[in-house]
Amino acid sequence: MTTTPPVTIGTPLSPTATRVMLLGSGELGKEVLIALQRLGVETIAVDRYDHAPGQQVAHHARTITMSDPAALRALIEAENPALVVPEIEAIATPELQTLEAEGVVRVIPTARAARLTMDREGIRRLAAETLGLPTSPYQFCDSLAELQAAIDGGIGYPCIVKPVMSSSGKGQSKIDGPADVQKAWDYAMAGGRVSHGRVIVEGFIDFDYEITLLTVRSVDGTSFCAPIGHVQVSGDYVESWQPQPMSPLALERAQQIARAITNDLGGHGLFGVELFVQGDQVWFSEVSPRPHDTGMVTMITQWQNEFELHARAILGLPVDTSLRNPGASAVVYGGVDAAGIVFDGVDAALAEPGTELRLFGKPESFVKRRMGVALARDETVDAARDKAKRAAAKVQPRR
Ligand SMILES: Nc1ncnc2c1ncn2[C@@H]1O[C@H](COP(=O)(O)OP(=O)(O)OP(=O)(O)O)[C@@H](O)[C@H]1O
Ligand SMILES: NCC(=O)N[C@@H]1O[C@H](COP(=O)([O-])[O-])[C@@H](O)[C@H]1O
Ligand SMILES: [Mg+2]
Repeated sequence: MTTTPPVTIGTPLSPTATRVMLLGSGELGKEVLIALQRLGVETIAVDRYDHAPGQQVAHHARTITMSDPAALRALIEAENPALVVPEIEAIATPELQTLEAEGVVRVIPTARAARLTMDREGIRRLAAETLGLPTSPYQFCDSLAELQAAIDGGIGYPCIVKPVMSSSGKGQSKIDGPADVQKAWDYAMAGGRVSHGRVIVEGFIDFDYEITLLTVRSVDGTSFCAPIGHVQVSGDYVESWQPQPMSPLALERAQQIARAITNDLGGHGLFGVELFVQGDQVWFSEVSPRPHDTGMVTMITQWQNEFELHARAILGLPVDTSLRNPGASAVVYGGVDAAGIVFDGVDAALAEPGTELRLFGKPESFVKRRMGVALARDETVDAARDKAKRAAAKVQPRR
């Protein structure tokens, strides 16, 4: 039998401090940093640009090119954190693996999980080919000619093309027929987070609904949150709610898939397992070994939100994934390309009881950059969805 050592936490900014470094400090990292600080952890927020949301609330802010292995190693060696917590995919994850193997640092949940999920190929091949989980049909292609051949050779129309390294739908598009292929290839080449001439093409799954199953690996073993339903537009989430009703069989299958993939990835932390559902049939789509954007709804639905669950799990503390009440989230986009924008209508957005707002504080707005999220709780998911959308619509960003 293995025994876990008792968890001790020191005093921030003193020699006893428990220091945790976030690699990526956007809206999701910001909430993880707040949760860690509430537990007395000293935090270091790293991102690719200054004044990232999480950098505004952490003890220390560092700006580096996280995809540069030498820069990443130098920073980790200089700061010497107890834990390194990846928050974004575009990190030099092979270097994290080396640092972990050298015993320099512990990576959350594991450096291997960060590397496998950094690009779509690692995680898709693990899920479909090693673990045998149901997924859409797929192929990886390095050129327009290969893409066309993959479609003609069996993927067919409609299908979806995505850069292997991208998230939040960047560079993703649907191909309905031969006329769309060139456009989808060009869009993928322009849209990846790191330039990389490789794409995945996936057969289109005509699902009834899709969910994120937040799955926590902690000292308590594996626990699941209630399923989160969501709507995506152009591959980016615009609305989410919890709980999403599911048939008992579909829920059981979803949990089996989530358990299989997270067991293989290992370590401690919260995972966002993305699944497509049609009747009782469930397909694995992808997994984030970290809090998930659609999971922001848990800030208004759970006793411990996904960020608190991640913080607790990685520190070796017990977790409670139970639902408190139904709720929903709706995204606030920037609407304009400008730095230092202003938000009108915040008072109106918060006028209805049971609404909350998070404005992330990103220094620069783009038309389609996620700048905030409205949250709502109500008696039913439908009422909460309507309320969250009403609140989000009242927030008016302008230059
Ligand atoms: N094979 C598919 N069939 C049908 N819809 C799909 C398929 N692949 C992706 N989608 C739709 O596009 C959305 C985004 O896809 P995916 O999660 O792979 O992109 P992403 O860029 O990793 O997004 P994020 O970072 O927000 O999770 C999915 O949630 C789903 O709505
Ligand atoms: N789907 C992944 C996701 O939502 N990631 C979240 O978006 C931030 C980047 O936002 P940006 O592109 O606006 O800088 C990331 O740092 C993370 O918080
Ligand atoms: Mg996704």
